[in-house]
Amino acid sequence: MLTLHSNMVFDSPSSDATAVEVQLADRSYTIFIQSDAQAKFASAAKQALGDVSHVMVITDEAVDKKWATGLADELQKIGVRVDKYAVPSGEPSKSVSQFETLLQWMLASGADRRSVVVAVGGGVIGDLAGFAAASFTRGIRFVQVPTSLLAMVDSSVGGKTGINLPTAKNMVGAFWQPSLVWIDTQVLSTLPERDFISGLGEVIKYGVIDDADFFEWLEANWQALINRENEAVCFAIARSCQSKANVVGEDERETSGRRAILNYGHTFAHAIEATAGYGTLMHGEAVAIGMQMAARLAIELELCGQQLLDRQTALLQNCGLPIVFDDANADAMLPVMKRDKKVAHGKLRFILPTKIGSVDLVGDVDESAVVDAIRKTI
Ligand SMILES: NC(=O)c1ccc[n+]([C@@H]2O[C@H](COP(=O)([O-])OP(=O)(O)OC[C@H]3O[C@@H](n4cnc5c(N)ncnc54)[C@H](O)[C@@H]3O)[C@@H](O)[C@H]2O)c1
Ligand SMILES: O=C(O)C(=O)C[C@@H](O)[C@H](O)[C@H](O)COP(=O)(O)O
Ligand SMILES: [Zn+2]
Repeated sequence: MLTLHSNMVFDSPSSDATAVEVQLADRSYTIFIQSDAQAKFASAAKQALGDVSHVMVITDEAVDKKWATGLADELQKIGVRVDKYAVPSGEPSKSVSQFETLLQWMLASGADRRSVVVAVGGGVIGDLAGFAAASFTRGIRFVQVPTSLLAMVDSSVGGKTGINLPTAKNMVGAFWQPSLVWIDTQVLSTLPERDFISGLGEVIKYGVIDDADFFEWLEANWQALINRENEAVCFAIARSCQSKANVVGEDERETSGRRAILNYGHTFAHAIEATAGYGTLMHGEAVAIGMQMAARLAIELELCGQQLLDRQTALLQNCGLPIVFDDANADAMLPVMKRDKKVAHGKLRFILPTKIGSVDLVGDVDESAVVDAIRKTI
């Protein structure tokens, strides 16, 4: 039996859509979650955006053929000029050089301040295209159409956009909120298995950091999720988006520390991604391993007990996520971790669990405990 919490009953434009609001004063927007809704996209976008002169659909090469071309055709039907650009698929496209190429293309396509970027793809496209939208003429509107599970539950929501530097993940970017997030779970039908599982890494993260009931639900329903049963998938997306929307609504720019909870496992994960080479591990896989390292560090610091790690390990494993990384190299990771955006006054800070559903931002952590946590996760 799948039930939404009473605080998760949504207003939605049609009976089969779930809507989650991201409440940010004049930057507020709606996340629509539904299935098989491509034909409704263009009018929903028009309603959310109002006056639009021109749409730039930005996608990657794999998603282009499967879904972006159809969406671009839908947009054309409502009488706007539509251009489309596809970057190579995968994490290496979140680069300075791809960013520049994209901006040059936007200029050449005749974009102006009433142009709108529509990002159709996974987290790589949302981050890259969102940052291009934030930068072009100092900011044009954009819409997120996430097509990977990870992008649906996390990267399309909250306005973090950006690109990587060779040894520093997401080091350059902007907070730039979308005008609309349009989730259609039908597109998951073509998402490769490894990419789907990777998204579950971020889903499990919400259970550990914020939502013990959801964690329990995941413990009972992981099989339905990995079988991609639509009802379970929609529930997990809605619950994840609701958690993220709540946190972002409280601390849009990660200034109070509240938003930093979404970074659970990420200090380790980003260092793994950069040292292993971008694209070697999927982001959600790196997050799974990073959460294992963070839980071990929390145990070492006596913030939580072994049972938390055991439950997290079992759920990650059941979902098919990695729980160790044989090539983790603490000596290579530490200098990268010191460039983490949570570093304050030169000191590393970690999001560490105290119990399922609750985490703290912890500073002044002994480096040897960090190295131990990495070495125990090999
Ligand atoms: N901005 C944020 O808040 C935030 C949050 C989490 C992650 N991220 C970023 O997101 C990125 C990871 O996102 P991702 O896992 O979606 O990676 P991705 O964008 O590279 O997508 C994964 C793969 O799936 C393919 N794909 C996507 N949708 C598909 C579909 N429907 N059918 C077939 N193939 C499809 C892509 O072509 C790609 O090869 C990382 O760069 C990470 O840093 C950002
Ligand atoms: O939205 C956030 O805030 C997050 O931390 C979500 C993370 O899952 C995501 O990977 C984010 O891009 C990491 O942000 P960063 O500031 O550590 O680069
Ligand atoms: Zn992440």
